[in-house]
Amino acid sequence: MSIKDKVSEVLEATPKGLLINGEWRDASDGGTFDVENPATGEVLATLASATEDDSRAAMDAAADAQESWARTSTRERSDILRRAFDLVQEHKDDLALLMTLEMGKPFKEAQGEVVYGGEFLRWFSEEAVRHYGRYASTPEGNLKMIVTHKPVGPCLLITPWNFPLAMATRKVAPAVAAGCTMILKPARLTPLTSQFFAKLLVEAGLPAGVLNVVSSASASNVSGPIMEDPRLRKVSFTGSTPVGKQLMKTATDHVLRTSMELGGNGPFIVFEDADLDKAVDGAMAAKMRNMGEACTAANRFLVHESVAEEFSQKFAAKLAALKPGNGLDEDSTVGPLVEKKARDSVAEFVQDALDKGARAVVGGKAVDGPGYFFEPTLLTGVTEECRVFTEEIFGPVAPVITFTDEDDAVRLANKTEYGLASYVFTEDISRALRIGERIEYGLLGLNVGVISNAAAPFGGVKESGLGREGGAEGIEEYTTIQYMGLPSPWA
Ligand SMILES: O=CCCC(=O)O
Repeated sequence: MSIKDKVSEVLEATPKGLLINGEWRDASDGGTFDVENPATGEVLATLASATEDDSRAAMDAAADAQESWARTSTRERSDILRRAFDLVQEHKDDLALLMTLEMGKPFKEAQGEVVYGGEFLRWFSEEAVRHYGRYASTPEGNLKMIVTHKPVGPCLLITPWNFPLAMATRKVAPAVAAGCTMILKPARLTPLTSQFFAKLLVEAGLPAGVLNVVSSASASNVSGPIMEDPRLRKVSFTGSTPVGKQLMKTATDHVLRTSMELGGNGPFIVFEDADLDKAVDGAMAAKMRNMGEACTAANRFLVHESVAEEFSQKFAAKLAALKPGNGLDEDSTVGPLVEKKARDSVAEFVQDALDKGARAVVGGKAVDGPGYFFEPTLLTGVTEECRVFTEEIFGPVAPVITFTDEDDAVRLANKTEYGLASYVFTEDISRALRIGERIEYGLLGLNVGVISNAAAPFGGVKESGLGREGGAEGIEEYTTIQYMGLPSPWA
């Protein structure tokens, strides 16, 4: 049976309502919105669209469930996460299919996201039971100190469209492990994966009210009333820097904890001593993963002037061999961009660079026909004045800029307000470590193009955000610390 034969069955099995206090229901005003396939423009499903009243109801459910959920044992939460991990494996192809349908990535790549995203469930099922406090004496010996970690409280989790499963599991799993209740707002363009994932969490035994899902055509219908509610204790957002800044301003009014995974402008630095074949493989992964629609994507290829020509030729040949097409077709290696606006924006970036003297060695334009496809593109002759140097492209476009020496490479890499992912290719370990110390990025791939992993702390510096997701650090974001002091029994 081909995966295409499963489309209607999986869409049928995906809940279309709002999950509030353990029940799937319609929006209070009966409103709906359509989810489209970016490869074909077809409507995939029609979902309930949460209103402000629905959002308040979700907030009530999360607030009411918080105290009893916080009292559950960590083993119980760990077991729920582990069952959810197993269910995600069982439904691997269903989740991958939904992602391919709603955001376009090739099916094989979507299966890879299920593996990556599922690991957050397994990782935090393991972290849940090993999150210790401490019992110690004050230096004077008069008091004993008990330091405990408590759940921060109800959280609003706002996820993006580019990794519909992994960005949800990366937030939901640590929140469950820590004992927080949640309101999940999936991206308007890609709610189906989250709706299906929520169904699996309910099946795994998550009690009513712990996870509430409010898909909506209107982001403000959800964030407005919830962010104003004094019972909310935290907001975690993955998305653009301007939206993140806006949420942070609102969060200030209630002194909310925030985790912000925002934009990037990743440099991919290739030194003259790099293994160029390895660097090209790394470049393909860092640029073309998710069609370039990743905050970790390499945005600027900074290449030493002595190897720029050879690197560009090899990289261009690999890009030219890719095949854009519907992600459900087995031979497609690049999916469409998520919507027309996204494709138009990529086209504008390329035009701006061409107008400023760059050359498209391969690609350079939208693909004719249905769907929002853009040709994998390599630009040379790019300068610091081009928008592709200063802004996040979020598409399959690789601008190459040359540098003269190590200082120049560091200067170019740091010349941005962002600081999320970066990549360095060199065979000189001392140089790699020197660059690591000098560049202002939260993530650095040394001779590798993808480093995201559930066990690693993911996050940026500067305007790329605050906080870390994943790793041992990920659970801390959902806890607060309480210190209890008591007289020492020896005093
Ligand atoms: O786009 C943001 C997330 C990318 C990743 O987790 O590797």
